[in-house]
Amino acid sequence: MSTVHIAASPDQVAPALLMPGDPLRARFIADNFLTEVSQFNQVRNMLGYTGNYKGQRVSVMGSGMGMPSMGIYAHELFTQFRVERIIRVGSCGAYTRSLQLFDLLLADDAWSESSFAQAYSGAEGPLTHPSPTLNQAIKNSAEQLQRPLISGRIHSTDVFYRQQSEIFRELHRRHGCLAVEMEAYALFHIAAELNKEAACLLTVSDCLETGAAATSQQREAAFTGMIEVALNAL
Ligand SMILES: O=P(O)(O)O[C@H]1O[C@H](CO)[C@@H](O)[C@H]1O
Ligand SMILES: O=c1cc[nH]c(=O)[nH]1
Repeated sequence: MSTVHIAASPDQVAPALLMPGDPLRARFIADNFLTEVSQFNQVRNMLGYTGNYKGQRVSVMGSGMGMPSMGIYAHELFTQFRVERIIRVGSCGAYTRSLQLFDLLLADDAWSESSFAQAYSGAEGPLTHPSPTLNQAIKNSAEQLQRPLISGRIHSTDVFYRQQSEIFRELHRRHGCLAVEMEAYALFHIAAELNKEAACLLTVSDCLETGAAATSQQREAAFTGMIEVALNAL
């Protein structure tokens, strides 16, 4: 049955789903990687598609930016649409010079100052964790496709623009965060609470130490390495 945010029936959505923040990246994935594609959502332009990848039925849908938006879609997909596995395919800002533009980073866990987990289910603590099974599948996929993959802790933040622009160095030093994005902490928590699986694979789009940055067009359509690794893992 449709929800107020997703106008589809459960059988239009596959149990395995890729989730970029950007709905236009979702459309790019559907247009360029899937066959026999049908669109299942356009509410609020949060585009969602189902198609085939190498004979496997898979869906792709945008999450929007930030944990409140991710929280709505992940919760509805897991509870109303029988989705079992979500791999977030996002962009991130590197906190360390050891990560370069377009490097692939797999989240081992997500550290956050967010109150999302507390508000969602009363959980305390700054860390949430992905599915170990899904993370292993992503590592195997990257190895099979010969794509270098770094794994480590990420920072999931509620705040893209900060007055204290240098604080990332402290977050790296004190908490071991390699890069920042804005949704994984909530996704991991929701999946764990609902006995579902989630992972987060990222492409470096910004290097905070050097100021290097991908263009908005590259963020929409140049993350093909990450997309292949994630689709192959599902
Ligand atoms: O590129 P996406 O997947 O949207 O991810 C990152 O980019 C957005 C900020 O520009 C936030 O959503 C952040 O998590
Ligand atoms: O959240 C994000 C995503 C990409 N780049 C950043 O600097 N922050």
